[in-house]
Amino acid sequence: GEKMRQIPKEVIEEVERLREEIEYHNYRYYVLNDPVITDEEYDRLMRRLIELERMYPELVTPDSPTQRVGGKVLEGFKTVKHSVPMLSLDNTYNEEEIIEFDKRVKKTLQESEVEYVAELKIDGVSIALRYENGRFVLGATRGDGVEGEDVSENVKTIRSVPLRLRKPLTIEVRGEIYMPVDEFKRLNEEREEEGLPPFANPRNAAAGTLRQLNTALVASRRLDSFIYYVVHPENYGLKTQWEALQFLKEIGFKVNPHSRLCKNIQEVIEYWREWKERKRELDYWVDGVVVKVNRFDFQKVLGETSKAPRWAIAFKFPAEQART
Ligand SMILES: NC(=O)c1cnc(N)c2cc(Br)sc12
Repeated sequence: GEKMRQIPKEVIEEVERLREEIEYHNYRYYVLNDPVITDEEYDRLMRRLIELERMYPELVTPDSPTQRVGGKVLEGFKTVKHSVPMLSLDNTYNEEEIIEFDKRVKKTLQESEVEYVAELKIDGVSIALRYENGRFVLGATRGDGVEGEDVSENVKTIRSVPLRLRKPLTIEVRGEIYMPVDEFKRLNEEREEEGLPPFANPRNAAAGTLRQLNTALVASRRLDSFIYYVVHPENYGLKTQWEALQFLKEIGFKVNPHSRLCKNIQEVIEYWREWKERKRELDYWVDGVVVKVNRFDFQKVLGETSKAPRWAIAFKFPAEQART
């Protein structure tokens, strides 16, 4: 066989340094929305890495930032079993029902006051992301909750999804992949020009994109992410959902900035009223608020049914007339 070519040490070092640097600037730009270099400087770094990986293909790794531009056409998606089922949420539609939820929670816990975390319910596609020693290894759709589709190659093209965490953790997290409204509008204009039917809404556009077998096409569309859930949070010393959200941000995920820690259900209702009106300020669609008991020990006591947790519920916004 071909003799294993010796790769100069300085090349290996330059490739590793470029990767770290590029992923750091990705994090600054797409997660913190606070870049510290210009696009030209970023492109120069990326072009240099692409050039070195072309000269030394054996250096390419699945979590290299060059994998974000796609370029594979997949045969299909493998099925993957979720580590723990991805549950859905029961719904409530008005203040009376959310107060009933609070009463049930307090009764089961035998607690007079229960803290909640209120989080915007993103109208997108649920996703599970797995990392081994800090490196991205799997992106899976929810599917039927027990099994989903391995859409890793497509997820890699989503700039706000880190390919390497800021800590070398082996962890699974969950969240939502969504299409920003202005990207949704641009894409539908493009489809009209191509004589293709427009997507009905950003959720369908995100779902349709994530199911594409041509990864370059996925990379050409601006999908984004919000991560809001740590699988087995006790393994990372986390005691509450509020801590979990800070932890997710610290290790490199994009976390929705509008979540609120509520000391009781009244504050949840105030949050819901506020965002029922303010949601049009957002550049993504939301269809309600997810209300979660904050303490993980209380979540454990409350448990879950086969379909949904008893410690969380969706507090939906009133359905509007069909949105334009
Ligand atoms: N913040 C959250 O927990 C959240 C946000 N957006 C969503 N579409 C969902 C769905 C489930 Br299930 S949880 C959740």
